[in-house]
Amino acid sequence: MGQVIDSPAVWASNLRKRYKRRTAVDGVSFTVGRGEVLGLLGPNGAGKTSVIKMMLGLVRPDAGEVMLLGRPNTDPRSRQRVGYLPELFRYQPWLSADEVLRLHVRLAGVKVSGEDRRETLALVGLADRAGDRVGGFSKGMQQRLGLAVALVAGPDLVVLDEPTSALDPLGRADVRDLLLSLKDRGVAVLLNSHLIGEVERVCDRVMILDHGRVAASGTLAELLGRRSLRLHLTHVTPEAAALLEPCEREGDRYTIALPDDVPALVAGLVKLGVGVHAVEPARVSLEERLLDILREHP
Ligand SMILES: Nc1ncnc2c1ncn2[C@@H]1O[C@H](COP(=O)(O)OP(=O)(O)OP(=O)(O)O)[C@@H](O)[C@H]1O
Repeated sequence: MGQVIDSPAVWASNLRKRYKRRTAVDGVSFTVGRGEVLGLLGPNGAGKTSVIKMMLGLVRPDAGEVMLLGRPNTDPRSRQRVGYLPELFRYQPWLSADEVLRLHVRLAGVKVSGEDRRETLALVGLADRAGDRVGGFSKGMQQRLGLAVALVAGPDLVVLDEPTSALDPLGRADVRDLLLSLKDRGVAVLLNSHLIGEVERVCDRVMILDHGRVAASGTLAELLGRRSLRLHLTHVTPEAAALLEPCEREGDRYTIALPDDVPALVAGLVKLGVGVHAVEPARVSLEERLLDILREHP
């Protein structure tokens, strides 16, 4: 149907937005590959929701261009295969969950069978609430319904703005599994979440926004750097210390770059009479890295 399949799911170039004298977004460019999960992180007011809204054509940018699934986002067809869960969602309280889904697929102009709607509700844990009025739903159940709305038409790109803010820990774990299964099916996901652990677990790449600009972006490996090895050692002779160079030391705790052969290193230390009390692989967490990046960002 003329859609360019090998184009990225999202291509956004130099997006800018001012609200009166406040610059909300200041030259943000990014792509989301097909089947890729991109995490959007940043402090309150960094511009994340504004970027998402401009990307989806819900807010007009002052500058910049966006292609969604190979089409300019100004073309209404570009959004047909995009599912969106807004940050602030409110569904018609007088409708049942199934009616909300029916309404949304009708508005999107797509055909979805009753069976597919039931399956989508089951996917978000609302199988037995399909006929219940949304007005009586808890916040978390409304958020689950929002996810169902985003997923019901089998999109190629899913944009989730804080999808788990109202969910209990089990619900969050469900959403994580859901995101991983979308990824397996080649669906691209843009995930805006303050839950860094969640982003760290499911995202292939992360973009960190601060004051409307990209403070950092890259794969987790690029952002977090090399893994390291922490050792708790006593009786370290100068000869043994040479095996650990270069290292960072705090008392008996040594941190070195993760060697290719950890058992060989430990055997070497033991042979030299070193007391090896603990050996654990470590990596700076995304949370620590995020805080560092935000502190360093002008
Ligand atoms: N409709 C609007 N009118 C005026 N200012 C706005 C509007 N929408 C956003 N802003 C401003 O733009 C900036 C970015 O807001 P945005 O909602 O994009 O941030 P965010 O990163 O999504 O924040 P949060 O993590 O709190 O959701 C803020 O300073 C906000 O006050």
